[in-house]
Amino acid sequence: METDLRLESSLWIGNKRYRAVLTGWHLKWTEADKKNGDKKTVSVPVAEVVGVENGRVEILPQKSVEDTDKDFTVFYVKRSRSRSTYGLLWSLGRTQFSCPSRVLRDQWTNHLRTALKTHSPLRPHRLLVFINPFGGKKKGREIYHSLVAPLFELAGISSHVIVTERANQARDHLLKKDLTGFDGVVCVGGDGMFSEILHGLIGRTQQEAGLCETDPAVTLQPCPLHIGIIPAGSTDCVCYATVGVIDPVTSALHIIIGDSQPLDVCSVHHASTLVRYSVSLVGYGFYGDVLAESEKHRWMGPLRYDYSGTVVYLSNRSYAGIVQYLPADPLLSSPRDKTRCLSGCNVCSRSTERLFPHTSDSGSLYSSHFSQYSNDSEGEWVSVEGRFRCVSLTCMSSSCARSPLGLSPSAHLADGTGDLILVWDTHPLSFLKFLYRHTSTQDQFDLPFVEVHRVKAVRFSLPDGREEEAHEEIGELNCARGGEEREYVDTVSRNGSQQQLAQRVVERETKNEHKTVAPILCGLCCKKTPAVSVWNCDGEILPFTEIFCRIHGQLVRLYARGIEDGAAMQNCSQESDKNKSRCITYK
Ligand SMILES: Nc1ncnc2c1ncn2[C@@H]1O[C@H](COP(=O)(O)OP(=O)(O)OP(=O)(O)O)[C@@H](O)[C@H]1O
Ligand SMILES: CCCCCCCCCCCCC/C=C/[C@@H](O)[C@H](CO)NC(=O)CCCCC
Ligand SMILES: [Ca+2]
Repeated sequence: METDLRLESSLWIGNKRYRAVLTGWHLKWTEADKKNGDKKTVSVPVAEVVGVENGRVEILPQKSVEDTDKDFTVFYVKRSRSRSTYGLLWSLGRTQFSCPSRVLRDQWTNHLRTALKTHSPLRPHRLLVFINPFGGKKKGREIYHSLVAPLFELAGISSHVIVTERANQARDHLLKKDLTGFDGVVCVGGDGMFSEILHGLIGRTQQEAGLCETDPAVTLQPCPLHIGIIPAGSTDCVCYATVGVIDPVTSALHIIIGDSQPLDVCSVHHASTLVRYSVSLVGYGFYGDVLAESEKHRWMGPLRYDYSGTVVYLSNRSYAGIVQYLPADPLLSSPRDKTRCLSGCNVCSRSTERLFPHTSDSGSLYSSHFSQYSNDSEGEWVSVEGRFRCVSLTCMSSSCARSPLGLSPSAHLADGTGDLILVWDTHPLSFLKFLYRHTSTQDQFDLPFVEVHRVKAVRFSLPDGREEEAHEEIGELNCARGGEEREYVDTVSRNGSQQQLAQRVVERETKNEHKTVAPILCGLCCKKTPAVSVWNCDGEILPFTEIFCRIHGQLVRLYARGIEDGAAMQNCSQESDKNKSRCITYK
């Protein structure tokens, strides 16, 4: 294969002559008429070639084609460091080559196109794209049409675009409509939009596999379609934590070259029902209160979180609760080990082998049936009780612009575990110190009132009598809450008789939970400290206080590769040819 694709010849770029070589893995060109010491080689991995066009072609800012018969243009991924974040920004590199003859030009373009097909098996051909026109700064449509669509077209990707007209349209489409022929689903929006895609795809996959999502003990089937995220929301935490930068072009290029990043997913249950899935934050106390407060100020756009954060901080709350957790194997990794989950992470790779022992590569992952839970011996549950400022569970670092290292800087994207962060009640200034450390590189866990545990499952319950107390408050406050509960009922009532039973349970429970959710929403304005907070689940308020969470290792795959370490990329010259495909040219 490698030898069949090899091609070597002299080519011109402008008026300079280059020696160009295409091996199986790389396209390289070196200035020919320079002394050996001055010769610079540009090396582009075939896996990072975006497209090859005949003639002299430009794409951005506008497409222009000069159809000459001895020229061809190669488009590829070019890297640069981001000034404000840890990841690398990708942009579209372009080089126009001239050949001595048309025959040689055709040979180059044919060889390059064949190499692309051979070395990039996961490149999408057809994508389903959902655009939320109201996410973040309401620029979703513009971002897609001006920055992303021209790149997809260049890469030969055909896309079916749906601009949503209501919340949950994307989720419902994925649950019910024909998805034949699509390689992946792209969302243009924020974390809320991603969450819709997540729920739609996980739900659809379990429906087709005949699995019951409501049972926390069931081993769920991983989703066969990849998810691409074009960031256009307020927090864009999932994009930030999996790519390292918030940049639509970088994300579009990851989609085009078919990068594949597995992601852990946490299922949240109440009684015998599935409530929601989460990849980022399941948070009670401070983060729940901030979300509840921020919903009142949606008109402020992304700033609503800063405003609400201040209001909630000043309200100085803590909440009683019982937290039970199932620790993960401490020999595999620790949330305090000061490592970071970066592109090609060893901890995550070893987890793939542990979670899917019968598959040798990710391509055949979905055809196997496996049981990740039964491989693990369950271990001993630990229980703690007291008053907490916040209780947070995150499957990944949850880094974002507000917190560049995230809620748990050493958490892994795909290790089958989550990090449970317990912040015990403390002095307001100490809590401020904890929050402030999220914005710097200072260790937020190195404080006496903070604990962090790497876990496989968590249960949260209220101390005896606390729920009744909360119910009484509702009578006094007489606050009403809108009819959002139906949403959750819809989520769990999709198929089968078992789920209809679940629906009845949810309907009954939501009537009661009404009483526990409402006080916190109203408490902020009535200035009465409520007995309970609400759960923030990836930016959605949950209608239950007592929940059970379980982490499902690598349940979905994103078109991403984890955060690239800028410093390490510069030391790639010593790498073997195969590994070099992961580290390349940037100027
Ligand atoms: N056409 C629509 N009209 C109203 N709401 C929509 C529409 N399409 C999607 N939504 C909902 O809007 C919510 C917020 O969208 P999105 O996540 O894109 O932006 P955001 O909230 O600004 O960003 P982030 O979630 O990153 O904070 C999502 O929960 C989604 O369900
Ligand atoms: C004195 C300085 C204090 C600064 C405090 C900074 C603390 C920042 C921690 C950042 C945590 C982000 C967690 C991610 C949550 C997302 O899944 C979710 C959906 O987008 N966002 C929110 O709920 C939005 C809620 C964001 C809460 C801040
Ligand atoms: Ca994880």
